[in-house]
Amino acid sequence: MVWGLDSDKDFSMGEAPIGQDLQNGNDNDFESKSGTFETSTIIGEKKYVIGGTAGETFYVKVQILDNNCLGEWVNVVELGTKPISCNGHSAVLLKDRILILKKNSNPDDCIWFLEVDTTYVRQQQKKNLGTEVVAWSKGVIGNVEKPVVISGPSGVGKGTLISLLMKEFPSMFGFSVSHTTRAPRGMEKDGVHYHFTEKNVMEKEIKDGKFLEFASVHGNLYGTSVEAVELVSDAGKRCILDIDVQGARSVRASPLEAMFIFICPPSMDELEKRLRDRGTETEEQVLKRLRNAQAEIEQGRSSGIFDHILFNDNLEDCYENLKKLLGLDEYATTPKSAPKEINLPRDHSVSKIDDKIIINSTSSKLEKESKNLIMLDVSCLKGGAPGRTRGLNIEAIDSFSEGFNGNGNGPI
Ligand SMILES: Nc1nc2c(ncn2[C@@H]2O[C@H](COP(=O)(O)OP(=O)(O)O)[C@@H](O)[C@H]2O)c(=O)[nH]1
Ligand SMILES: Nc1ncnc2c1ncn2[C@@H]1O[C@H](COP(=O)(O)OP(=O)(O)O)[C@@H](O)[C@H]1O
Repeated sequence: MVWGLDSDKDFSMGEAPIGQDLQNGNDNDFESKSGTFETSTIIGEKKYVIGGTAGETFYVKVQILDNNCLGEWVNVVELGTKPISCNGHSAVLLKDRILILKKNSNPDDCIWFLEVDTTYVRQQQKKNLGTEVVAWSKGVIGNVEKPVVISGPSGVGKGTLISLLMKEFPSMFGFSVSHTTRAPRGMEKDGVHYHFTEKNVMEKEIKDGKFLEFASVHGNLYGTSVEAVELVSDAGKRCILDIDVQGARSVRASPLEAMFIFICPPSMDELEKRLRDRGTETEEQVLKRLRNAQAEIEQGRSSGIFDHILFNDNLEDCYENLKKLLGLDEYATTPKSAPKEINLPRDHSVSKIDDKIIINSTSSKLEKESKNLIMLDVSCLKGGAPGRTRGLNIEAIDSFSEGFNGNGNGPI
């Protein structure tokens, strides 16, 4: 059933039956509160008020009124990367998040999710007792291939294999540039091999929630920022992460779906030979890495974190096996479907039918005369805060042939 817009009704005390709340799309075309551009969405005993203006400035702020606390405004911790201000938005309640469609904004910046009850929010809520945690995630049309996490003991050949992959398939793969507090080696370039970072800077950014994972490895801090992965995916490339077993465990527990591959050496003697022949570590660092290697190999083979184990004995054989895992053998055909170029109308009203959001232009006469509505399908969402939310599908639908009338109400 398609529900019309009724944000002018006040469910401030949660009077409406939950079923009706779940179907309502709010729209701030009706100035829902004291002449400001805000939307309010009721979920159970809480009212989520989003947006607002200060003078001529529009901003995206989240306030939560909790009827369990005698109708008090509660402290809110907003995680993830929040949208920059916008002059108006629509809000649609989904199962565990609120879809925010910004108005009058660029096509690649208008779909956002405010997560209120996802696994990630619940995990973070445990660390922020006494406050209400929400998390922002930018919506991205279409899908990207799962990132690939490659782990293995120092000296096993991770970097060598990844370099071969990036050299043979430069348009298909992108490398997630980690942050580290260790010093650059030899020819390593800042921003290419690593973001070489001061410890206090990295610790602050970790506290600010900018990292997907981080770990202390061989006495230095290493970490993968959310943006390091998402920038590669935004470029339409498959992201490769070279991280240790601790990091792989964290990514496995995060919303980011990935393929996990562990690289094993043929023997500890061969591993030591490679590490020494590489000549990049001091004797003390070599011994520390070799001491850690045994435990890493044990973890790699028995922790259940990794989908695949590859033995890097003969480099060419191992590389061929890696390509087979990635579907790159000579028979592979990987059709690339470019995401559809359909822009949301600059001003719109919304309604919801199950997992389909119907977006109807309410702006210029020209757009109004367009007989197309936009349908945003949110039934196959992937990822989420602290990174992007992908898997959205968008279609232009002929409103007349679909039996929709002009104000967003459709077939009952
Ligand atoms: N958890 C985590 N580990 C990382 C990251 N970047 C690199 N590492 C791991 O840190 C370890 C040391 O990396 P590095 O100093 O480049 O030495 P290498 O393994 O001998 O090339 C390796 O096991 C890497 O996989 C990261 O962002 N997060
Ligand atoms: N299959 C292999 N056989 C022999 N040497 C190898 C093999 N794979 C990698 N190497 C060499 O071993 C050293 C360590 O490889 P590297 O890619 O730096 O390992 P990691 O990135 O896992 O620390 C490099 O000098 C590399 O040329």
